[in-house]
Amino acid sequence: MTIALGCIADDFTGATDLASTLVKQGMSVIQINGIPKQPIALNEAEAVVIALKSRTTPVEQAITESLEALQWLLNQGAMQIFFKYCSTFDSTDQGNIGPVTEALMYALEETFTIACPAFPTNGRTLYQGHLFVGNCLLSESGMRDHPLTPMRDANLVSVLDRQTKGNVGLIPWTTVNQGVTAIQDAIKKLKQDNIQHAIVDAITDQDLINIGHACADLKLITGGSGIAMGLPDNFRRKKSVGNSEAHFPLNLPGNTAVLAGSCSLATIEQVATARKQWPAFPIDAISLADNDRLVDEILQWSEQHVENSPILIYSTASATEVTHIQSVLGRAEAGEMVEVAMGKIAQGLLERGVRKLVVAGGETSGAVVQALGVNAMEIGPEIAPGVPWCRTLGDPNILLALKSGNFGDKHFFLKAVEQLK
Ligand SMILES: Nc1ncnc2c1ncn2[C@@H]1O[C@H](COP(=O)(O)OP(=O)(O)O)[C@@H](O)[C@H]1O
Ligand SMILES: O=C(O)[C@@H](O)C(=O)COP(=O)(O)O
Repeated sequence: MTIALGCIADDFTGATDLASTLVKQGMSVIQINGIPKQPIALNEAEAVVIALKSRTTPVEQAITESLEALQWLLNQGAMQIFFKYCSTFDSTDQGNIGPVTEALMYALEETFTIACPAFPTNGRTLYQGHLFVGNCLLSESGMRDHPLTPMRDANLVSVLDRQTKGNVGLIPWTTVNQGVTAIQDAIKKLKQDNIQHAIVDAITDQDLINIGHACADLKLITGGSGIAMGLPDNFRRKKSVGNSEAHFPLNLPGNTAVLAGSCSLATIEQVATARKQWPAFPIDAISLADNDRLVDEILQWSEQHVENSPILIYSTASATEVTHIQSVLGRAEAGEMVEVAMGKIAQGLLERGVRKLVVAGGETSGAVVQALGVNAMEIGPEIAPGVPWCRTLGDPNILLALKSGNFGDKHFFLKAVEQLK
């Protein structure tokens, strides 16, 4: 059995977001964390999403890992490749979206691809190449203060142009709105004009479905999870996928914990809501640097509470606090230190009987999933758009919800735990 769609996600929350979108459209999907070192039972999966932690790694490393993932997916028979990045186009001027896209195109001998991060259900829309988050431009949204990838330019044609060797064009909404054939004609025209990358406007789910249908014959598609909505139909037309429904019970015995390492606005609100309900431990990043016993102290604290209630452990802090912490510790160093601590805390929590874990933040989720050695997962019911419960395949046997920093309303953590009842 070969797979139809092969996906490479540049972070772990993004991977579950994409996998959940494909599952909702009737594809059977397995998420694999990292490039598999041993054979993995794909259980008739029609799509595989390989989760990498390549959004903020050095460009060369992101390219190498993405190409390894590509080769693995092609070896499984993937007919089309999807490169998933953030719906807020999280990247720096050096990359990694542009360089990884170009490396994948080169390896696939493809001369053209699209870039469309739009995700209207979560408020990300694209018009005239400009990305909006809710009612503001990306550059005026909370993303301008992201700890690792501050986004200060909403014009994605310019952003991608700074990251690529090839030429970047636009398929404007006036074209997208005319439907599949108009989008296909625009792609033909851009190719004739020696354009290699097209930012594609999208405002509604119907736009995304039409774009997905128009791209059935591209070897590589890049974007957010929204653009994947139209892809399962393409394969269904070719009779290479069926109609699956993903369901598994959320009744695993064991304790429940939430780890928040995201400093995004949605997570800040979610932490503020949950800490009123549950025992909560705030991690002070500067103390973490000074006190090598802090992780043990947090785990001792968890032992006093975790049998009786869900617990919350968070490093979430405001933009002002993060700026101060980074001025003391360094941007990358602070991020890395908190991620390593979150990984160790997750390991300690599992040793203390936690079997249901919510993690907030893409980099944080990557650090936690890698520390726990979770190789693969299947996708279950959605808690909020883009955030499903997942069940691990193999050891450790746990339920995981990996929440993108900016997804979910302020009750998200409470809702996630409520679903377990
Ligand atoms: N208090 C803090 N100060 C500085 N950096 C932090 C703090 N808390 C978390 N971080 C780091 O910020 C980054 C947040 O990224 P991520 O987990 O991807 O969240 P998001 O999904 O919101 O982007 C991580 O590298 C994390 O370790
Ligand atoms: O597309 C999205 O917004 C998410 O799927 C995603 O990639 C989340 O990344 P983080 O905000 O870093 O969790």
